[in-house]
Amino acid sequence: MPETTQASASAPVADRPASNAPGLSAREMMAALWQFVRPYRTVLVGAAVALVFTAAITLSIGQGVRLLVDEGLTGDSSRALAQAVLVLLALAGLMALGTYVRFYLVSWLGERVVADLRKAVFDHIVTLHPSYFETNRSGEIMSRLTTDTTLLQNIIGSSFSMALRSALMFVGALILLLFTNLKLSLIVLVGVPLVLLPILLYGRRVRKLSKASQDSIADVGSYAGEIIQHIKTVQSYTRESDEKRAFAREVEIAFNVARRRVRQRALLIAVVILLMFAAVGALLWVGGNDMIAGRMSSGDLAAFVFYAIMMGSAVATISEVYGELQRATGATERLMDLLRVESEIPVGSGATGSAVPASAAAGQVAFEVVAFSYPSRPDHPAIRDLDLIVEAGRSLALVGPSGAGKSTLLELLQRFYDPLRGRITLDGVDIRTMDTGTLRRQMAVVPQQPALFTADVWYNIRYGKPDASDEEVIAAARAAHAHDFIQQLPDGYDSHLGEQGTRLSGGQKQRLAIARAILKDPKILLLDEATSALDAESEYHVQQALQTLMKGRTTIIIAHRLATILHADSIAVLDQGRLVAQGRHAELVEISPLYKRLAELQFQEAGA
Ligand SMILES: Nc1ncnc2c1ncn2[C@@H]1O[C@H](COP(=O)(O)OP(=O)(O)OP(=O)(O)O)[C@@H](O)[C@H]1O
Repeated sequence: MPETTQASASAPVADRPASNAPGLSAREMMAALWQFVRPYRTVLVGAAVALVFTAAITLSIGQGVRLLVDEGLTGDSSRALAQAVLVLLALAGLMALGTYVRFYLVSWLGERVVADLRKAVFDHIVTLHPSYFETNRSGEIMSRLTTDTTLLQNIIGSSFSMALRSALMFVGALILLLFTNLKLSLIVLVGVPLVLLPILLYGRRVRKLSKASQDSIADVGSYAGEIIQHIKTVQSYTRESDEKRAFAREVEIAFNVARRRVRQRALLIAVVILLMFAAVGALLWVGGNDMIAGRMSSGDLAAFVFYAIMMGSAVATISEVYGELQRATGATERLMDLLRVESEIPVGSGATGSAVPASAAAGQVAFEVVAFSYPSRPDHPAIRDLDLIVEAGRSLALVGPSGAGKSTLLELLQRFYDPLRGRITLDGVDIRTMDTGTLRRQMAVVPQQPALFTADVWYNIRYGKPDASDEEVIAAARAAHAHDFIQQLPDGYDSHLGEQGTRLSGGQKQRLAIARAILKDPKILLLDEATSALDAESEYHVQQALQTLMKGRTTIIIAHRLATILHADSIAVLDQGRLVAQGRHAELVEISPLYKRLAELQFQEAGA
């Protein structure tokens, strides 16, 4: 009985019923998986042929054993013995060949199907609307990609063929048994369920425990993951020993569950062995007496025992696989659920009534009576009936207290979400009628905390334009005032930035993000200024880089600095999702008390 060791993929999720109790029937699961197996039908047929072939050979080995015993061992010609041995060897050779083909094809199929499934799931995930990831933990999604698919790999790539082979063997062995000796067959037919009973009863308990054990191992993993991710916080609050203790608790829980499982399993194995041999003993007793009485040849008896053991193990395998199948239906269901989620905002190249040619956009952006709440907080309006126009090539600074909806406007403009009411237009065209690819290609974003990938500088700058030449990348880096510091990195542009660019300072990260945006050369620029003050020199460089970047583009900036605000063509003051005032700095100080207060508080430092 093979023990499955995959960590279970059942991390509980708060807002979604964990689907461990399979809602899919085995047949539905097969139907769902079939679409992934179908392209490899020929492999499947090849594997099936090899499977039937090896099963037949295995069954005929019983006859080989009979020949060997009757002709070779108890007969007295050594020629007959040699012949019998040769027949047995030939059968073994054929079986080895068949097993090679079957094992290779079936395992190949399992790996292939899972590879395709992983790709399909990933391809689907990257097109999903961002709010999906707010309600579904990334850890859960990852575990579907890895552990759930591995479970299926086991089913397709081994268990299923094992079950099929066992079923064939069972039927074959039973037929041969009945032909060999009816009386003994009856003993077997009574004995098999007897051996099976504890396997079925106990097996269920063992399986439950092994699932619990895998869950607790998954907990251990995610616990360690979180601590490692926040290692600096752990160390700066000197919580190492608390964390060690807490982790030890998790590990011990996992160990205890595992110990209970192992004990049950050990007991199960012992009982099964005992029953198996008791049954074989009974067979030998009854059959042996028949043999002594001359009613049966010794070869027949040997073959009989061979088939009986084969039948027993076939049944055991099937029951084991049955349990695995149940777990796999859960995994399949979770994966199919994930594949069925439809993106609320379709990303595609098939433009639907896209009216704006990618290159010709002038870049006028308008929000027309836009209202919006985040799907995870439907009762809390993030934007309320907001009207706002940014003329092509002009810049607009957004200011307002925290939570006013500034970032939300940028998200809406990029169509990560759709407004509940009103519309957003680009050059007069509702962005909902545009292909999201076309829309987003017009824009570049420089976020407060730029997203950098675990790769070198080339890769990170080129992210906005993958086909850019080295010269273009360097020119963009120069324009972003990043070239000098990049050259001082250990390997210049080839330097790796570490996970999320941890090897760079905040200002450096921003300048890389600016270089990326410059390289993309968009019509519309979306900036989220860093709130944390950069040192004077960094600040100077970033501002210079931004001036270069903003030239001739429609720019919307979430502004935290007076300098930026003074340079902007217009300033929009937001409060609780509403536009409360718009104008230039001097006017706003006069007409908007909120702006005046913000200017005094927020921009004081920068102004000073
Ligand atoms: N992903 C989200 N899910 C649910 N609510 C959100 C989400 N993001 C923001 N909000 C809420 O929407 C409102 C507007 O948030 P937004 O981030 O746009 O404000 P902001 O003006 O950019 O603030 P800050 O200056 O602090 O970044 C806030 O009340 C916030 O709590």
